[in-house]
Formats: sequence, C-alpha cells, structure tokens
Amino acid sequence: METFKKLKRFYWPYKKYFIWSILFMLVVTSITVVYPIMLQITIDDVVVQSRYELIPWICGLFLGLMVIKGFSTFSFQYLGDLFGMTSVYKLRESLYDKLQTLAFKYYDNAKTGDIMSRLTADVEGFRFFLSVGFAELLRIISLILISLSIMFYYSVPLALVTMAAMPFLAIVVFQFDKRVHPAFRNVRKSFGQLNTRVQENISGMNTVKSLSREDFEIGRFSNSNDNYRQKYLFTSKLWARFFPMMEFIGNVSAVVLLAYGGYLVINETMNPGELVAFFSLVWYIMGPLMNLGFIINQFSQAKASGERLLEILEAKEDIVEKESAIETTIKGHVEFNDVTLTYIKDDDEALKNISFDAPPGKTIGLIGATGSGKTSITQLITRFYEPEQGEVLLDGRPVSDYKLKTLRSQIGFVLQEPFLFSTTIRENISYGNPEVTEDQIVQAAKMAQAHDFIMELPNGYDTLLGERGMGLSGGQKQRIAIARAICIDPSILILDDATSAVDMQTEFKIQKALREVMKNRTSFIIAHRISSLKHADEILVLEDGEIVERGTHDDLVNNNGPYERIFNIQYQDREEILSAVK
Ligand SMILES: Nc1ncnc2c1ncn2[C@@H]1O[C@H](COP(=O)(O)OP(=O)(O)OP(=O)(O)O)[C@@H](O)[C@H]1O
Repeated sequence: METFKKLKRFYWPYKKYFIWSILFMLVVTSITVVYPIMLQITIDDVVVQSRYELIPWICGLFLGLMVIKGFSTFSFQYLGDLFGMTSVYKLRESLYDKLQTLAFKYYDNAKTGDIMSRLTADVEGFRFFLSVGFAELLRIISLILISLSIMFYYSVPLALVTMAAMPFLAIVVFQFDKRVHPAFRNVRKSFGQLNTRVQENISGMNTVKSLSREDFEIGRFSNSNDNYRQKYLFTSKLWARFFPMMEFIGNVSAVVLLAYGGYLVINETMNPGELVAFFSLVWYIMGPLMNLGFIINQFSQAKASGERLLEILEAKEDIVEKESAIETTIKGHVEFNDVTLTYIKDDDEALKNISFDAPPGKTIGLIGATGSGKTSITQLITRFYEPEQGEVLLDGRPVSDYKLKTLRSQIGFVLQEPFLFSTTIRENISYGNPEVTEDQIVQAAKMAQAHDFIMELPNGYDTLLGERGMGLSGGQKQRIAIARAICIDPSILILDDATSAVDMQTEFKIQKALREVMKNRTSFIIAHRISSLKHADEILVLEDGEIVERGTHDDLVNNNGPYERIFNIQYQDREEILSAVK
C-alpha cells in the first residue's frame, strides 16, 4: 500500500472520475443480482400461480433495467479508463521531467532498455490497475456480498452448505497467487532483458556489423527470446491449471446445492423459483472468486511497477540548484582552484589539484593522453558533475551559485560524437536556440564549414536526418554541432575533440572561422592534434588527472616535456603539409 500512497498525488486529483465510475459499477452490480430475483418471482408468483397478466410488467421492468444497466456499464468503463489514463498521463510526464533533471551520474549506470520499459510497460501496468483492477476488485467484493445476502435471505441452511466450498476456493486462490506472482515478475524481467538486447543491438549495429558478430547477436537474441517464451509458457501453465480447478470446486458446490436444494423444494421448505435464483447467485460468487486471483495478481504487478516508477521519481538529484541561484549574463571568467574530482566513491581521482585561470575571451587548450582528464575539466564548468574538493569559479562565483539553465545556456559544448536528432538539419542547428533567424542559421553553418555540404543535400537545410544523424559522415555531424554551438551565442565555448573527424584542411578553415567566433568568448579546446590548439593563450598538458605542463605553444614546444614529445611525433612529417595549407 506504501507504493500506492506515494503515488497518490498522480491519481488522487482525479478521484471524482473514480468515484463516479464506482457508483455506476454499483448500479451494474445491483441490477445483475436483480435478474435471479426476477427469475424467482416469474417462476413462483407468475408461472406457478398462473398470473400471466403480470408478464408485461415484468418484461417492461426487465427492459428498463437493461437500458439502465447498459448506460451504467458504459459510464463505469469509460470513467474507469478516464481515471487511469488521466492519472498516468501526469505520471508519465513527471517521469520524463525527472529524467531530464537527473544528473549525468544517474545515466552513467542506467540502461536505456530498462528506462524505456519502465516508461512504457510499467506505466501501463500501473494504469491497468487504476483503470480496471481497482474497480474490478470492488465489483467482485460487492457482487459477492450482495449475492450472499440474498442467498441467506432465501435459505440460511442452503446458503451455509453452498458456502462450504468457499474455503477451498480461497486456498486455491492463495496458492495460485503465491506461485503466479513470482512467475509474472520473471516474465516482466525477461521482457525487460529482451528489450535491452534489441535496443543495444540497434544502437551498436555499426560495431556488430564491422566485427561480423551478426550470428553471435542472433544467438544472443534467440537465448533471450527463448527465455521469455519459457517464462511466459510456465506462467500460462499455472493459469491454465487454475481455471479448471476453480471450476471443479464450483461445480462440486453446484451439485451439492442441487441435491440439498432439490430435497428442500420436495419437502416444500423452499420454492422452486428460489432454488433457480440460488443456482444463478452461486455462479455470481464463483465467477468473481475465480477472477480474484487475476485481480490480486494485477495488484501485485501494479505494485511492482509502481516501485520501479518510484525508483525514478525518487532518484537522488546529485546536482541541485540552490534556492538563491542567480540568473545573469556570464562574462566567461573561469577559475579552477585546487580541484579534485572522483566519479565513483573510493575510486582513483579523475582530476587532482587542478588550478588555472581563464580570463574572459582567452583560449585554453587541453591536451594529454586519453583518459587524462581533459573532458572531466570541462564537465565541471557546466556542472555536469560536482568536484570533490576545490572550487570552480565563474566570474568570481562558484558555479553552484548560478541557475543550471543560465549556466548551460551560455556555454556552448561541441562533443567528439555529437548527437543529432531525427529531424531537419535546420532544427538540429537551432536546437539550443529555437529563436535564431534563418540568416543566423546559415551564417553559423558557414562558419562551421557546413553550409556547402548542406546545400548539396537534396533538401538543403530541410533534409531530414535519420536516428543519430545517420546518413552524414562523422565530420559532417561535427560541423553541424559546431554550427549549433555558434547559434546559442555562448560566453564560453568548449570544443571537445570537436574537429577530430574532419580532414586537416577543413579543420583549418573551421579554426579560422572559429577564431572570429571565439573573440570575446572564453574557449576551451580539447584536442589530440597540436594543430587544433597551438593558437591557445594557455595550453594545459594533462597526465593521469594532473596538469604536468602549462604555457603557450612557443613556451612548451622546446620545454623538453610531454608537449614537445607529442609535437615531435605529430610534426615529424606534417609540418610541410600544414604550411602548404596555410
Ligand atoms: N562518467 C564517468 N564515470 C566514471 N569514470 C569516468 C567517467 N567519465 C570519465 N571517467 C574516468 O575519468 C578519467 C578521465 O576521463 P576523461 O573523459 O576526462 O578523459 P579525457 O582526457 O577526456 O579522455 P579522451 O581523450 O579519451 O576523451 C578516465 O579514467 C575515465 O575512465
């Protein structure tokens, strides 16, 4: 119940739909139990006593009740769905909102397939219980209670005899639930694994194909598929056994009822119509009781789904905005004071005692072996992660003093593997700043050396990109991402290996244009190629999370340190090519 209590804010505001749905359900249930009563009256008071003049009245009443029942059934079902759907609409939105605010740390360990199945299958499981399950549970309880009351009214001994079967039914339901609940949980889990397998396979299709692992992937999918089939069939077997068992107990009870009821009618302690009504009423109890197992199961499924949804809703937000966080224009003065960063508790530090000062408008180059901590530095400026020690200051204030939106909307980030959405090139370029004009889009694309190739595409800026920007080369994607960053007119520009996939000639042209863009903006250039950052005002050379050398290109190139070593490796035979391009 705790899970339902915690999720109350999503469904409780719509309680009026639920209450109305329940009221209509009670009308349906009441009319349902009126049928056997009418049957009893027809037999005992009309047929047996030959009062045929009552038949038109009974028929009219019956028709009237049918109309009311039809309308009530419609209202009960529709309002139930309205209640469930409206509630999960809000729930789904809140989950999605939460996913947008969760920090990078959460996504470091999250599985896409799993999150997807929570947002779809689990939300649906929860909805089903809200829409149908809960009302059905109340319907079953009310139907059983009303039917039992009428049965006791007709004949106490016969009602008691009939009820003798109930403990057996309850045992079967209980035993069934005990087995079917874990079985269903396994089905869910297996389905989640199947989803993850497909999602990973499609995301990693390039790798699969380039390593010719299609057969291996087909085999892995087959295993997951088979696992799902087995889990499902196991559950089906349990289900299939349940219904005949319940029906058998129900039928035994009906035989006892007929034998004892027949005896009572022959002895004239009971009317024949009452026996017929009893016979109908008993099935009104057996039927819902059989369904009870199903409802209980739905309840535990909804509970399990609710728990999985709460895990997202209650996930800790590592990066929290202060109440007093400010909104302001950032000039772009970045300072690191003795900053240490650890991604995973008790793990080695990714950054150790990093200090530097980047005044507004200056360009900082970051170079170093892979894994040396270059990206980590820039991710602290945007507050994607929080340092363990030390301070990251922006215009003299800790980055945590700013609203996240203020901070991030003024920092242009271009990644080595930019993500492009499956929409037009225009929308991809203006993604960070939808207000941008057509001219500005074209201008940004020209600066990023993207305009020419975009114009060569069949629909120019209106060309639709496939998922993950398929259909474009790595270098083309990078140029679109650069145009995107230019469009947001950032105070700080971070280029994280942003030109690694373009040829050197294009890189040179981009750099020339970017030098224009970088004027009056603080820029961070992460690169493996010295040519990408040799113009920086200060170059930081990193090794294992530490700055091991710093200075301008001219300072470092003859410093007899790691920078000079990188330079020598890269420039042994490239000097000539580069000067030719210049
Ligand atoms: N999200 C993360 N969770 C845990 N460890 C991480 C995470 N991101 C980076 N690291 C670790 O932190 C260290 C620095 O990584 P970082 O990405 O900053 O290096 P880099 O110099 O930018 O590397 P590259 O040139 O390959 O992009 C590495 O050891 C890396 O494994």
